[in-house]
Amino acid sequence: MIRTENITKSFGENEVLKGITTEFYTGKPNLIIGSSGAGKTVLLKLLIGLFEPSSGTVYYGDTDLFSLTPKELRTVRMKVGMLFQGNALFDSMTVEENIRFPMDMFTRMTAKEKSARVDECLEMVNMEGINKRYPSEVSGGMQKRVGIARAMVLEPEYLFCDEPNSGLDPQTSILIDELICDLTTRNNITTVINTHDMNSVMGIGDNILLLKNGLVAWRGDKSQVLESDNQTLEDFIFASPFLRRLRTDALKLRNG
Ligand SMILES: Nc1ncnc2c1ncn2[C@@H]1O[C@H](COP(=O)(O)OP(=O)(O)OP(=O)(O)O)[C@@H](O)[C@H]1O
Repeated sequence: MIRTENITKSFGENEVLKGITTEFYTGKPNLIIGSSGAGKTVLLKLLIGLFEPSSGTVYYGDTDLFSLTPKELRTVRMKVGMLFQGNALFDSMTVEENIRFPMDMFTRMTAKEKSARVDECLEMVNMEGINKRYPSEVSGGMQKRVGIARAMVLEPEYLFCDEPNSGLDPQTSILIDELICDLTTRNNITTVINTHDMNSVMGIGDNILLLKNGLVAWRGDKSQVLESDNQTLEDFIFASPFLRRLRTDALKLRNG
């Protein structure tokens, strides 16, 4: 589990996070949602330790992330997988070289062991056999899968995904969500996903944190979204008249 304790973060006069206390559960996808500028990316960067909080802290289990020595921090980082927005694959490297990269950086595995692990990870994301292709030679959805394979290569205990569905069509987005969810459950990973995608909220939202103006506006799971009377949640999720109508119809159906 990852826990934040009263985190604040300011850039100059701009207080972006104003006291976030929350938990991200192990073995579940945890979603951070909120409108543009709410502070989602800043919170994600704090969770990874890329930013330091102005006050408060982040715990990985019982470990205070911001009291670690650089060496201890490196050990924690080795347990972290990251799926960046837009994949961040290296265009000049093949799929295989991209997936191998974290092993080259952080391990002393032999070439044979690395090759075997690359194959395992490609199989994990149903992309066997594309080892020698370049990112530009595969579709956006396939690139996303390669990004996930790379994030999984060091068997992370924590997985952070920044907008994993950006640029994907709705069907591919759902497949990517299902894949992330499946890997999270099967490997008992603490997964934190930053998203705008309503399909993700309703599909894999086991623990949803809604941010507004640097504060937690609502927290719950997908089964509580429809019935919630939280105005910020309603405005965010059911933003269009069409979605509001769908919600009314769904509630009528549910309540007979
Ligand atoms: N490095 C930085 N220096 C100064 N201000 C920053 C920095 N990073 C983020 N901010 C500010 O923090 C606020 C929140 O930004 P953040 O990127 O977390 O929003 P977000 O919720 O992720 O939005 P989006 O959904 O559009 O990505 C913005 O006002 C932004 O200008």
